[in-house]
Amino acid sequence: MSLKALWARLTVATLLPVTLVTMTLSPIFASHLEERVDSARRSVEALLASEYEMLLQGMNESLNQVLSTAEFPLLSRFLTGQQATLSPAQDIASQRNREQVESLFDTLLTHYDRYTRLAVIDVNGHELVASTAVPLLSRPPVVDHGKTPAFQEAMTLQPRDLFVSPPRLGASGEDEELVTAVIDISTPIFDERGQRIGVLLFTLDWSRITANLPYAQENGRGEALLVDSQGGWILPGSDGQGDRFGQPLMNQWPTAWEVMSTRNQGMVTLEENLLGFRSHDIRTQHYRSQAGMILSQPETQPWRLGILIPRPRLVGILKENPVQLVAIALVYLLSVAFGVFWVLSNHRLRGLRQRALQFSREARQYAGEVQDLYEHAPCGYHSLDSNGRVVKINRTELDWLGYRAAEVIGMRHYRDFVTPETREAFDGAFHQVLNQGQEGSAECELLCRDGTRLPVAIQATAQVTEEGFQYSRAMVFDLRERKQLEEQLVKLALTDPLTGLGNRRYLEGQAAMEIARNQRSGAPLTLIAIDLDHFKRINDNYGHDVGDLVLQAFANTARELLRDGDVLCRMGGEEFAVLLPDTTREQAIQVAERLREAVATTPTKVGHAVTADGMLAYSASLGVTLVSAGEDSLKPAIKRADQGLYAAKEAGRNRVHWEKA
Ligand SMILES: Nc1nc2c(ncn2[C@@H]2O[C@H](COP(=O)(O)OP(=O)(O)OP(=O)(O)O)[C@@H](O)[C@H]2O)c(=O)[nH]1
Repeated sequence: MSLKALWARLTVATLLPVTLVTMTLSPIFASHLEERVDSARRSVEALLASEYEMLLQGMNESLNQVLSTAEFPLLSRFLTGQQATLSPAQDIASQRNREQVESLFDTLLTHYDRYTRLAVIDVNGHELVASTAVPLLSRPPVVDHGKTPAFQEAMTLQPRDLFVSPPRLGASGEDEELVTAVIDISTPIFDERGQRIGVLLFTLDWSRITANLPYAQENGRGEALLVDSQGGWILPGSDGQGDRFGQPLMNQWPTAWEVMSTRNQGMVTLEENLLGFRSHDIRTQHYRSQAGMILSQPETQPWRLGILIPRPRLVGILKENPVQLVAIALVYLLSVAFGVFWVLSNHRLRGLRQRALQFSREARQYAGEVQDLYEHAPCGYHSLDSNGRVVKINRTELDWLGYRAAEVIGMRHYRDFVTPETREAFDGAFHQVLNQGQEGSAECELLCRDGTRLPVAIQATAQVTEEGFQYSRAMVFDLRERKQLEEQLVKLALTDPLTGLGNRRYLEGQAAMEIARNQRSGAPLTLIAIDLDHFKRINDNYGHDVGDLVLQAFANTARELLRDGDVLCRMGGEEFAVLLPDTTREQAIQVAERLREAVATTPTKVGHAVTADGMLAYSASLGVTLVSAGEDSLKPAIKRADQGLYAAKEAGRNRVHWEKA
């Protein structure tokens, strides 16, 4: 498998477990997330309810305080006193009333700690008494309320009716930059006869009422929203300052405002947050206050109160629980590790399998080659069981024998193919292999189907296991060529190359047999020694080649003259010998004489270049003797024949001499 394929598998082995684990875990995650979202919704609802309650309660308390203050007889007395032309005594009383009003206001400011300014205004809009919660404002107090909505609206109201202004930013300290959001609450003041005599104006520090709203958030992660009907922030910042005050909600939470502007209440899932909201109309939602009618500027109502908390997300949930996160990471890691391990081990297995396949292919090929070699080897192969029955035999040997495998394997004993003459050698070798587990070898002759005999050398070994002899395995070598070669060598070693006659060694071999036969039978055995006369002269006069021709001519002459069974051989040089079995002295002398005569009368054809008539006459001297019955070797006879020969030479050559034993 290529590296590219391995990488592809590794990628799948990584992605697949991750997908499977994700598919398994995602319903769990989803249900967990759903639970958290539900819980978050419930939190939003609860927070919204509590914040709404807080806002309502704070406002109602303030409204009630304004109403109850407006009904104080002191205020009525004070305002009435202000309208009349006063006597000095009345002036003192009026001054006392003013002081009491101021004292009342101070007490209210201190006790409730939620108002920045309390003022009493006469019907002309002139401010008669005013108290502030913080050190005196640097800006001069409004003394002419003739054109302010708080005054104008209050002047139109009936007893127990109220005007509530929208929250606005107002200076709250010496530093003009330090501002706070405030609400003006005003109500008309009537005297005992029901005459409208003035207006009571409470400037409510709005941040005191809303102070708890931003904190009523879940784990500090959420956020409270309070906007007017135009979507402008009317919630002061947590430090009481109006950092976002008046800014459009649209700027920060465009999607939130989109939903809030169209519905009175609801719960929506935004991209990042959960938003719960409801509207709050100060003009109508004051059911627990003592107020009658409440007026406000219509374009600012109703307010919308909202709670925004981050939408629960899976990552957040997991981060909350590191143990769970680690466990999930471990599951992913283990599944990927398993996948990778599986691919790698599979990859290794594949490699091993491919190598095994390759080995098995090579082994099959090798086995085929071995089988081919076995079948067509230049030698025969066979295996025999302990009974000598053929269990396996190769094609070469079958071809030699001329049989088919089916006719031999399991059907024939190998011994049957061995000729009776060589069966003993075969049996000996087989016995050695079978009983002693050794190597055994024998030279035998096999009897082939066509009747021919095949000389072979058999080398066998035993296949032995713990259970003993299994079978013998033998190699069979064809000895035909070797035998022929040996025969040729023997023949060459015993033959004279020039004349084709046997040589001295050949004579000795033949003589040994004849002597033995002679000794057994008692038949006479004679020997003739022959030496060509003056052969040196022939050589010297006509050359060596002519000498050779003469030697060959002699051999032919003698061969023709002698009978079968006579052993003619060249002893060396121009010396020859004839061994005559079953030949008496007389017969031998006769043969020698005939031979001498034949030589003398049969000149050798040497060609006209050598002699005038092309012929060359020559003669031979012969010594004849008897091989005595007591002689084991031919040597004494040869010696005697030679002596006879010398005698013939001495006597003048071309003659026969008998040498007695
Ligand atoms: N051409 C030829 N000459 C040979 C061969 N073998 C031996 N001779 C020669 O035969 C001759 C034998 O000579 P000698 O032993 O002196 O005898 P001879 O000349 O025959 O004389 P006598 O035997 O006394 O009659 C030598 O000259 C040898 O060289 C052979 O194979 N071919």
